[in-house]
Amino acid sequence: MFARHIITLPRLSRGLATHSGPLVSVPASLHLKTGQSFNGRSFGAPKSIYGETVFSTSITSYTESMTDPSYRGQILVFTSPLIGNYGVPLNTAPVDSQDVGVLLESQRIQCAAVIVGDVAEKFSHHTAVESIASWCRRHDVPAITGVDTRAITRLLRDQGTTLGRVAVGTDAAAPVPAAHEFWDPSAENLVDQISTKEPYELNPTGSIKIAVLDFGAKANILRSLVRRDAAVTVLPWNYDFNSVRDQYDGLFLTNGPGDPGHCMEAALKLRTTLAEWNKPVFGICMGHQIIGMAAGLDAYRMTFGNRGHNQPVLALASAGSIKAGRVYVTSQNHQYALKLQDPFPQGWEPFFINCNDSSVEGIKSTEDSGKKVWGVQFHPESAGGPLDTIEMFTDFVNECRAHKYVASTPSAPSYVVSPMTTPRPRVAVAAAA
Ligand SMILES: NC(=O)CC[C@H](N)C(=O)O
Repeated sequence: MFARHIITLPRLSRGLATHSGPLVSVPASLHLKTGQSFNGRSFGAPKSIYGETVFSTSITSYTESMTDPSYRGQILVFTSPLIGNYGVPLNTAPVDSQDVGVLLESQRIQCAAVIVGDVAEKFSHHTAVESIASWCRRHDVPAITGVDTRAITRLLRDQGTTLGRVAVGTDAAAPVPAAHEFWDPSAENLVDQISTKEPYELNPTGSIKIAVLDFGAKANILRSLVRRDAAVTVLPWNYDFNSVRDQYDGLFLTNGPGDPGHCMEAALKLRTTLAEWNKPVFGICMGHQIIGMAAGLDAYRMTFGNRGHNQPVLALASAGSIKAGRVYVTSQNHQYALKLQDPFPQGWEPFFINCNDSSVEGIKSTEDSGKKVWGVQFHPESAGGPLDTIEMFTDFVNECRAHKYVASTPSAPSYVVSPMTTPRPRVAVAAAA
């Protein structure tokens, strides 16, 4: 059923003016490699695709989720029964030195397809310019409505993330593909496909210099750094950071799609960085997995991963704004996780643990290691989701500031020490600001 019961307020609804008209009824099916099929109606691009079928329990921010590059190659099933009721905004932001040029998480829809129980044909929001249906069609992304997403989710929860095919139009009536025909996105290095090919800078006049290794960065990660007055240089995922590291006050590793095993090259380079460079390093999701692999931990594929905006994590250690013993509600989108091992590699400790499934949600360098390195499996930048851990960006930027190299004193390297931060013994402190 379409959401005809949605009440819109025409005076407030700029979006209705550009509403793309009622959906025509084109059949569409989701076929799983494990043999099950779900028949509904198409509301997106009239084409069929293969992908990896995953579910997200988020109840809002479908626009941010669908533009998250970590969903590349995935057929995204929303468990929330009604999707699309606030439409889609214009995905542009003023391009200036303070922002990253998009309103959403990247320039386009990144997931391979979306599956919803009930698409909202009418939408209403003061920023909306089009419906989710017209957005999907413009981006050539197929989409299905009118299927039992609860049944799909229960299957995926039991059998795990499953390869699938979205078959649209005449393809929906065609025989289900043979098992060997299902394409497995995790067999490919998706990071290499999405990462920037050339380095670029944001906010070049910022007061500290942070290098970002781009595994498929969500825009809000870059925004969260720029808005804390960092000059950000975004580098390809496998860039030789060690050859330029002296120019930076900190290193950040972003989220990204697919199996972290394809990025071992980055983990090995990072191992050298961590051994020879004492500045702050922070990683989110794929970035956290790369830090873990550099530290000597293994990453494994979870049954159905964690995707949603209400994942509780328990802090096991205190650092900056994070207090040991507290539970934080977090935004997540991942299929892989670091293996909990006992003992942890020397110089490392678990930082967070997931309260639902006990998976590793964060690691950090130990206090006595002399390092400032953190990785978190969840998304502190939370676009969308709760902002419980957003101050981790402030913590990171403050640490970078504390390690900032002052170039005006070439003979004796000196570091500006933030009053918020206790200088550590291994850092030569020439001047305190
Ligand atoms: N959001 C992410 O960075 C996800 C990391 C990795 N692709 C995973 O699925 O676990």
